[in-house]
This record gives sequence, structure tokens and C-alpha cells, in this order.
Amino acid sequence: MSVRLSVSGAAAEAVRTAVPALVADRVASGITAQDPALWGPAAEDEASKRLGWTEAVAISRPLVPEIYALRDELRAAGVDHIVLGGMGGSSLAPEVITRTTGAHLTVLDSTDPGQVLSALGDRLTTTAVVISSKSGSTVETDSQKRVYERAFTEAGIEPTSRIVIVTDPGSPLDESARAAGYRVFNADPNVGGRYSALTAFGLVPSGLAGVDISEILDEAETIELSLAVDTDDNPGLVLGAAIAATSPLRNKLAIVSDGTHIVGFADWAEQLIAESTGKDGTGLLPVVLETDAPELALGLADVQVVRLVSDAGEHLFRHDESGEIHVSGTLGAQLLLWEYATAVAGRLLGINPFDQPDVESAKIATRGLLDDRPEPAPAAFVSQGIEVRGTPDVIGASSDLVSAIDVLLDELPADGYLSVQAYVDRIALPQLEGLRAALAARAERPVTFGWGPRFLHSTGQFHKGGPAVGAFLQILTASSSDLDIPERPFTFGELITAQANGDAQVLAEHGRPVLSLTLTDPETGVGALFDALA
Ligand SMILES: O=P(O)(O)OC[C@H]1O[C@H](O)[C@H](O)[C@@H](O)[C@@H]1O
Repeated sequence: MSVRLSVSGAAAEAVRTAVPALVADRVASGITAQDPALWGPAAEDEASKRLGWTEAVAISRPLVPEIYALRDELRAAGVDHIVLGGMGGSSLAPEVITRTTGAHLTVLDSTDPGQVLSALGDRLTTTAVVISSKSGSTVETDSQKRVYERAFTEAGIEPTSRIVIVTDPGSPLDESARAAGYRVFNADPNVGGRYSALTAFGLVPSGLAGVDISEILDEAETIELSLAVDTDDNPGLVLGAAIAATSPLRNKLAIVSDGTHIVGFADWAEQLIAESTGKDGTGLLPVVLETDAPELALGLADVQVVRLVSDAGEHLFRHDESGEIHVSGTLGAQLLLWEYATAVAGRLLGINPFDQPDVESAKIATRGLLDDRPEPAPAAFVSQGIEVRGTPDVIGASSDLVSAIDVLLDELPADGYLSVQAYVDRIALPQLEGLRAALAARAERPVTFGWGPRFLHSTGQFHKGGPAVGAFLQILTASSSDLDIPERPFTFGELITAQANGDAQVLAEHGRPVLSLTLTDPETGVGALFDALA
């Protein structure tokens, strides 16, 4: 088999108790046959149009030669750099596919003006841009398309020769792009964004960037049968049970890349699992960890460790005390494996794994702020060049940076987690990611780290729809450079600020503690933040 799995401890117990019923209920063959009734009546309508991914390999095959033909045409025209504008499910699969295979793809899933400007300034005359959006209405992606259209035009390059569109048939983008003469790849509309890795969304940007995408499909095909059969060793059932049927539920999934050849898989799995399960007050929170992460040494009862390894061994049940889940296998096979496992987890948790009801709330709040343009809320105080704002429970009891962070961490319940959300230029400030481990050591609780607005399309759903046990640390920068968006009444700087403020507003409405730090000088601000945690 092209994947191997092994489980021990609570995860093994979960497999022993939950898998027989999944087999008896024919869940695996039901998913494969696209039975929408597997998640209960409330989910049936959505599930009836969201299970196309089970046959993605066959449906995607004919796309491969078309993608290669375009790749060759672009290369012949001198293109040597591919940029992807897209969010969530439309960006994370190409990211993991290209990183793993060593192909170069610039993934622009940001609205930070500095990051957008860096992408625009990188080899524009030899660049082609893939604009990927299922719905065709995502504001980040629409904005990215607009600035590239202008940049190409200003450089004397016809945008239709360099911008390629991936979208669902009939979406607003499909219609406007076809009318404007763009090349359009349509994806299967019966597949949701986060399950779209093996459709045009995963394949077009990866193939144009030089990946052997037939091989990814071949890898996935090798596991199709074993995922479809109703047997006790079906890896989709085993993994689904191991992550979602522990009792009591270990609802933080610590995902650790520990020997796997796949680069960045946890980021893709994070959006799949968090957005699919984090709703109705339950769900699984993926926490992407380094092998030396503080959380791994703490033995936390609500954390289930999943290691992505090079070889998980021959035996399904491992006899060790670790209680961990180990997974290995090819990239294509693991993409399909985790999609099945997430659908199985949805059934075990009693939720609809195909909707994302709480992603919309942050979008609405952002739109409201962009329309109304309220005066910016004054900072509660400024500490070491950092403007400090937050919910009253956090800032009311603090007077400097150190005490504000302490108060935020004190708000964590015994089963709580901290989410760090950095709405910054990740290319300019990559060191911010190091805050995660420092905060985890301080909090002795799981800490997630997300770049905004990217994480809004991933863990963003869980933070609002999952168990109300999170505390939230936002980091923003006062932008020194901004960039207007053609024919839009707001700039990228205004958009990213509204996204952060809109999400903070929704989190506060959910009663969650939020601390927002704006670094007036990013370089010194980052230093001050690390000092505050030392
Ligand atoms: O592909 P798009 O329609 O632009 O959507 C991008 C992302 O937006 C939202 O966050 C959805 O919940 C995701 O599932 C989706 O992948």
C-alpha cells in the first residue's frame, strides 16, 4: 500500500472501538459512492454537491495534457516564474505539491501591501499568474488579480497572455474572465475548496510550475481501492477514528513533520481539518509543531500527537507508550487519505464536514468596516513602540506589554489554546513564527501560529465555530508602504487592517479574549515582543 499508519495508546483504543461500526455501516464505500446521507439530514443537501473529490483522479486526468501544453506555451514565450493568487483550499495544495517536488511557485495568499509589492517586483516580465478561486468572489484573490492586470498592462504586456484563471463553471470570475479573453480552467463544482487538491486547483499551478502532476494522480490512484473498501484496516477509517474517536476527545491534533519527505503537509492538513470539523462547538484543532516544540514534552491530556514520518512500519497497532499516530506515504496518496479521514471524522463528531458557517462572519465584519470606515479605535496604551488594543478583560487589567500578554494567557481555561495571528509581511518578518514556541513554553498549552489573512481560510473557522476555549493574539504592523487596488475604494493596507479588526470583532462577540498589538516599527517591535517573552 502507498501509505502506512500505526497507532498506539488512546488512538489505538479509538480505532478498536470506532472502526467496527464504521465498517458495519459501510461508511467507506458510502463515501466513495458519494452517499450524502452519511452525515445526517441537516448535512445532506450540502454533502450532495461536495463529494466529487472521491473521483477526482479520474476526472482530473484529461486536464494534464492541457496544463502541460499551456506550460510549454508559456515557457516558449519566456515565462520562468509562476505566481499563484488564491486563498485557503485554492493555495495550500499547490504550495505543498510544489514545495515537496522542488518546483518553484510564489504563493501570494496575502493582502499585506509589502508582500504584494514584493511579488509584483519579482521578475514581472517573465512571470505568469494563476488566479484561483472556486467561488470567484474572494476579495483577496480579486484584489491580487486587479494589481497584476495593472502591472502587466503598465509593463506593456497583455494581461490575457499572462494570467490564467481557475474557477468553478458559472462563477462571477468564470463569466468575467471568459468575457475578457482569459484562459480559464474550470474545476469540478462538486468539490469544496479544501478537498480540491487533486482537481484543477491543485494541478494547474503545480503543473505550470513544472511538477509532474501525472505522478501525483498516480500516487493517489494507488490508494483509491483501499480507501473504498469496508474493512478494518482501511486507512481512511483508521485515521479518521484515531483523530476523532479518542475518549475523552483529544481535540488538539499536534501535527509534527518528523522525517517525512513531504514539505508543508501540515499546513494543508490544517485547513482541511480545522475548516471541516471546527463548528457547532466541537471539532479538531490542528496545531502545527516543530519536533522540539514545548507542547510535545508536556504530556497534555487533550493533545493527540500525529507524526508524519518516513516509514510508519508494518503493523497497524504499535505497542508503545507514546499514544501517537504515525503516518507515512506518498504525497498524492496522503492527500486523498486525509480527505477520507476528515470526512470520517466529521461523521464521528456529528458535524457537517463540508460547510464553513463561521468563515462568512469575519468576511461580513470586514466588509462592514470597509464600507463604514469608522475612526480607528485609539490604543489603550503604547508600550515599547507597540500600540496595545484588545477586549476589556485583557487590556483593562494591564498597563504594559508583559502584563497584557500575562493577562491574555491567564484567560486560558484548562483545555484552552492560544492562537497567534500575524497580519504582516511574512517574507519581511519570518522570525515572528518563533513567537509560537516561546509562547507555548510560557503558557504550557497548545499554541497555533497563522499568517493573516491566510489563516482565516483555515483555523479561522475553528476559532469561531469550535469549542470556545481559545485566546487570541493579533500582531499587525503600521504599514510604511501601501498599494491601491484598481477600481476598489480601499487599499491593500486598509483591507488587511479591516480583516484583522473584523475578525477581532467577531471573536469578541463570541466572548473570546483578544489582544491586538500593532508594531509601529516592525523591526524593533519584533525584538520587543521576544524580549517580553524572555
Ligand atoms: O476558492 P475560493 O472560493 O476563493 O475560496 C477560498 C477559500 O475561502 C474560504 O475560506 C472557504 O471556506 C475555503 O474552503 C476556500 O478554500
